[in-house]
Amino acid sequence: MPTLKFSKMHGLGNDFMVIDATRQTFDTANAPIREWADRHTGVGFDQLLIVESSQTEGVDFGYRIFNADGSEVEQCGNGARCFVKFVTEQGLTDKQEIVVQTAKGIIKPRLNDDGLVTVNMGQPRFAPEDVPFVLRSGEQVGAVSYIVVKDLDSAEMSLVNMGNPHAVMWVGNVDDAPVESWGAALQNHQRFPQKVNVGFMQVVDKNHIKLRVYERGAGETQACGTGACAAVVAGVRLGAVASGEWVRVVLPGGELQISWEEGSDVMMMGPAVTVFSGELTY
Ligand SMILES: N[C@H](CCC[C@H](N)C(=O)O)C(=O)O
Repeated sequence: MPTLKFSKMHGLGNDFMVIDATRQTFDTANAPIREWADRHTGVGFDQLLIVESSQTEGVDFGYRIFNADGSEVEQCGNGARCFVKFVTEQGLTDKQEIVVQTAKGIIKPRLNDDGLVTVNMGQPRFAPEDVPFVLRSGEQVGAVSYIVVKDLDSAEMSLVNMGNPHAVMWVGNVDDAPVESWGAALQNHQRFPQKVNVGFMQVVDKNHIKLRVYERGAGETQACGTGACAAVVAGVRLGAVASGEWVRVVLPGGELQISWEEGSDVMMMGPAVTVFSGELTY
């Protein structure tokens, strides 16, 4: 039976099993990811993060992400902060800022002297085919938001791809937002062919929002980094949130700082925590 060393980490309670696949052999094809994700009989996590070597010029590491349901996905913002802390703690790099290749692009996490992590999360995309989102005939392609119908209900949603798909609903109060009903329903909605992460955003003021996220493949999490990025981008495009300034994003697990202006990369800043290291056989 192969043994595997791992670290348990989290970003504001969004938690991860992190595996160094640069110094140990790890084949995802045979890994019982859903079993390991179980919070009673496994390690317990929202996502599994895999650190890989990169042969690409200018790229320091590869970064693969699997949700608790076993689905492989394109991006994980809280995971990116844990990624740079992990490779630093493990002695895999002596750089403060690293260049990381994910399934859908390049991100640049930087470990700051104060222990917080700043990540350049790249540019958001909005075209329906990029989200992806199935347009209805007559819908305006460049719209900032779309009306999505669910059963006898409908909601206005802003759609943002941060490497992974996000739908953001602007609500009056996150505490009584329809997180479970709309979050779960949109995973099987025909207009989201690759499912979607669903954010519920309350705008406190132009530099402060509250957010809850029902994550694709994991359910509601304590925090979602790409979800926080998507919410600020949606808020800026709706004219409700400050453009080009740090915006406080308060999630159930804590606070991130996000900044974005039209045409630029999204910047995210927040903590990353190592909880314990472990070893298992499988
Ligand atoms: N559930 C997401 C992946 C993890 C994103 C989240 N944990 C973050 O911090 O960005 C998806 O299926 O696209």
